[in-house]
Amino acid sequence: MFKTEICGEDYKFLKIIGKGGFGKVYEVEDVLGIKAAVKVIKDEKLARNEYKVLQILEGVKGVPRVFRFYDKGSLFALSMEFGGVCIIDPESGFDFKSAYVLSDFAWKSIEILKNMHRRGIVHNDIKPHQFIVSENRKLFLVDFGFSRRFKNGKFHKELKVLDRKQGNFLFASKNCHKGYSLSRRDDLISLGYMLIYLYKGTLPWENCGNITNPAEKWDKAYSIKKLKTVASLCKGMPSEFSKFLEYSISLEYSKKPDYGYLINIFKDLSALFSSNSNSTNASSSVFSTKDNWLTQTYFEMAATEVIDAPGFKIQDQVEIDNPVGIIL
Ligand SMILES: Nc1ncnc2c1ncn2[C@@H]1O[C@H](COP(=O)(O)OP(=O)(O)OP(=O)(O)O)[C@@H](O)[C@H]1O
Repeated sequence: MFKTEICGEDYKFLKIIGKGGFGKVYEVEDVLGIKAAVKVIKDEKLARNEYKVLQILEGVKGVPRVFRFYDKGSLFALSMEFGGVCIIDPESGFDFKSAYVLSDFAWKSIEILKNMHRRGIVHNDIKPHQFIVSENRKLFLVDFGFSRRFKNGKFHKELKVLDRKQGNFLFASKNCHKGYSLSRRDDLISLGYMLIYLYKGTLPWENCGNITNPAEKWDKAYSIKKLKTVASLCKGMPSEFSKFLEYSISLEYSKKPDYGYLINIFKDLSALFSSNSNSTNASSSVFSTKDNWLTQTYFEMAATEVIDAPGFKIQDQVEIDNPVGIIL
C-alpha cells in the first residue's frame, strides 16, 4: 500500500500501475491535480542507480523527467513524470499487427535509444513493458534500474564476461546469454526481438518461461535462440524487420550503431502505409488493408503536447516533422 510517509504530503495515491520484480509503481497526483508516477523500491542500490540515470537523461525526449528521490531507510522511492499506459495494455488500443503502427513505433523507439545512448547510457532491459504511451500518444521508455554507463570518459568500457544474466530471457540478446557485458547493440537486438513479439504475439523460446529454475530457463531459451535464423524469426513480416535485426546482431561490442540508417528503414516503411491508398501494394507489405483505415485515424493526432509539473522547467520539445501515431 502506498504510504503517505514515503512522499509526505507531496502526492495523493490514485492507483497501483505496475508491480515489477523490484517494487511497485503508483499513479499519484499532486495538490494541483497533476499526475505523477512514484516507483517504490526496496533495493537501495537499484533505486539510487535509477535516480542517477534518470538525472543523466534529463531532457531526453521519451524519458520521463525525474522529480525527487525519497529515502525512508528501508524503502526508497522516486517520483517522475507520469507516462501513461503500457503499449501492450489493451487500454492503449494499439494494434501492432498494423504495419503503420509497428514501423512508427519502431523508428521512434530507436530514436529514444539513440538519444539515451548519446548520453552514454545503455538501458539493458528492453521489453514491451518498458514502453508506455500517454493519452496524447507520447511514447516513453521507463525502468532504468539496470541501466549503466557504457563509456569511461571518452572511451568505451571493455567487454567483460559476467557470471550473471540480466534482463528478461525472452528479449535478451545472445551476447547477454553468453554473459557479456551489454552495450548499445544489445538494446537494439532486444528491440528487434520485441518487434517480432509485438507482431507475432510470441517468440519461439517463449515456452521456456514455464521452466521454474532460472538457470535452466535461460539455458534452454539460449539453445533455441542459437538455432533460429533471423529469416525464420521474421518470416511473414516485411523485410525491414529482418534487416534491422541482422544489422543489430552484426554490430561489434563497442561499435556505434548507424541510427540514421535504422530509423530510415522504418520511417520509409511507415511512409509506405501512411501516404496513400496504394500502400497495401507496397512490395514489402504482408499486412492487411485495414492499415489504410488506421492511417487515416492516426493522421488526425494532435501535435506534441508538453506535460509539465510544478517546479520544473519546460524542456524544449524537438518537433517531429510529420504527424504520426506515436509522439516522442
Ligand atoms: N513514469 C511512469 N508512468 C506511468 N507508468 C509507469 C511509469 N514507470 C513505470 N510505469 C509502469 O509500471 C510498470 C513497472 O515499472 P518498472 O518496469 O519501472 O518496474 P520494475 O519493478 O523494474 O518492473 P520489472 O521488474 O517488471 O522490470 C511499467 O511496466 C509501467 O506500466
